Amino acid sequence: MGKRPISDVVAEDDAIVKPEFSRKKSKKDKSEKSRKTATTDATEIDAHAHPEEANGKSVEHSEDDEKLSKAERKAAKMARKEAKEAKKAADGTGNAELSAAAAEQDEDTVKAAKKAARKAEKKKLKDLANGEASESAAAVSRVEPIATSQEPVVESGEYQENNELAQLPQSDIDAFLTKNVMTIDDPKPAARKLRPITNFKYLPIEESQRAPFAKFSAPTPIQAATWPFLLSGRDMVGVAETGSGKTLAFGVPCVRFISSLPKDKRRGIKAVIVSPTRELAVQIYDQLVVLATPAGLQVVCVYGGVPKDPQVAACRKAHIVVATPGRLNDLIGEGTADLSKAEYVVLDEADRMLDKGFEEAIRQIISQTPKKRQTLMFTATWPPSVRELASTFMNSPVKITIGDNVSGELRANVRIKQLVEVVDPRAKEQRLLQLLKQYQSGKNKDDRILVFCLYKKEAMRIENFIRMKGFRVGGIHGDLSQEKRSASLAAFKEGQVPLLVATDVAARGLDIPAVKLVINVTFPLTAEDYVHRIGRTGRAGKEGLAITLFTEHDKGLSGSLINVLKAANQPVPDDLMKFGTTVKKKGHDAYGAFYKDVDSMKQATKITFD
Ligand SMILES: Nc1ncnc2c1ncn2[C@@H]1O[C@H](COP(=O)(O)OP(=O)(O)OP(=O)(O)O)[C@@H](O)[C@H]1O
Repeated sequence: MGKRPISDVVAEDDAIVKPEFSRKKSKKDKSEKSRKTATTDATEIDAHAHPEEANGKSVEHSEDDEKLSKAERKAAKMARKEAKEAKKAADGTGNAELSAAAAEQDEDTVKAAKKAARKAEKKKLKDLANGEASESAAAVSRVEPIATSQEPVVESGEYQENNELAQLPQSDIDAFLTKNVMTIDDPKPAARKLRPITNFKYLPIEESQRAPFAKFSAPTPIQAATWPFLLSGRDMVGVAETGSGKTLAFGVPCVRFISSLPKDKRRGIKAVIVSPTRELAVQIYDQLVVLATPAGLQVVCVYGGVPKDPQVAACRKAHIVVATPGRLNDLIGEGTADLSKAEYVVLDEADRMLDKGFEEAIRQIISQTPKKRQTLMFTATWPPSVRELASTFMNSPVKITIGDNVSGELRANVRIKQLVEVVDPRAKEQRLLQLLKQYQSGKNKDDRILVFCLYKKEAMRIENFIRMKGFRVGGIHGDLSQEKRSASLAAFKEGQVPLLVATDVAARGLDIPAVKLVINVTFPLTAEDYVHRIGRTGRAGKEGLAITLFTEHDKGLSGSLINVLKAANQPVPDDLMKFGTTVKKKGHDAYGAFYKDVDSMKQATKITFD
């Protein structure tokens, strides 16, 4: 199998490794092969339906199984298998290379992972011995809308619920929950239900810190639902559509946590927020500064491609560090960033951060933080391949999902109109030109359009092509200096240059005002990346449009794309159906892969903003 050098592949920040792959422009078989490589071990074993076969051996049965129902036995089997695989991964039998690297660089983390896996296995076996269903079965029963009980709400941990919120009629709370389809999966439910913080005035913060919310009418659903739990100190997985305000969801409790500490305990880095790209780190930093400054807290942004010294100096005074993993580990290694007091840890775009390329760097960062910490993971996409790994970093996390998506299926923002055109690979540039002429002419000539390519060289070529045709265009990808990347993004954000050609370095998190249209010239490596790319439009309750040019080279991803389209009630072209509906799910190296067929029953749910 021919492999491309990493440098040819779309670079995420700080040169974190992406899976190597090859995809020759016109040879469809090679293209297919490369998709497989890129999606890391995408096997066609239905490991969910037949875990024993996927394992290559029978799963052992304990005597306790006799007491369980068939469904419970199945769940128990899955749980044991998961625990075994987690242990195997931590032991290094699942992935020697990963483990060797981990052992060399981060012995403590490996030990901690082993301990966590042993603990998880013991707990599951104990549950079984008690005649209870396994964790996976229990999870189903735990999933419930929040705060539907009639009981008055009380504080949990340090969080004291606002009196006015506590006095609201239950019917108001129920109406909010129903409208926004919130789901909570809490492995250790509080004695009383926590009500969502449906109004900024219910936030337990100083008046002087409320100014940042003046421009918003109400918290978004993910903010309302997560804040009570985060203010109570709970670990959290928060899943909500792109552009739904997740930054403030983790940012507000971050500032509240530090500012509520006694002054002598506030010194040093108390919180660390990790992001996959430099531009996203800067954007999170900007939002955190607005929240932290009125509280008298300092924030620093640490990312590669720019001089270290100012960052090192700022780290000495900072309470909150927003960082990309490479540069942060660099500073940790030199002893200039001390995370030993960082008790609030956030992985934004968490599934990406736990992906193969970043996993080791994240382990290193987390191993520097105290054991007693609050760990948060936020994302719009939460594939099964990262969930087990995520749990090794957290302590009984609450999982909050917004939208009718209890199992965490891949969902796009339903306010984005998605059009997919199946085209001949050689016709892509001409079609792109037609689209630009159509959507950026007359009174729309200044409309912002974001064009995504897969490769850095492709992005350069497309940018030049568009410029030659007379459009004002900029570019952003890993081969550009940080200065150029920042300048292109700023010009696009400010509207001086209405067209930006980007690789997936711009796919996640970037909040660019009023992007009218996203065009995918080449489909990304995963359907998750597709959901994030198109999520650059239709933000904060607005409508958006995404047009995707899909070719036979992308057919390995047709099933996943069809699922995303159907779940959002979007049209599925017949030409796309012809490529097949099988979904090859990406598997984590340590935790395997599986596939399932398209679910034609999926329904969309609209999340509304007040
Ligand atoms: N309560 C609110 N009401 C209205 N708009 C809000 C609210 N909170 C945040 N926003 C705005 O919504 C936009 C999107 O927020 P943010 O970037 O945090 O989304 P996100 O969920 O992190 O998106 P992504 O998944 O793409 O990273 C921002 O412009 C932000 O200012």
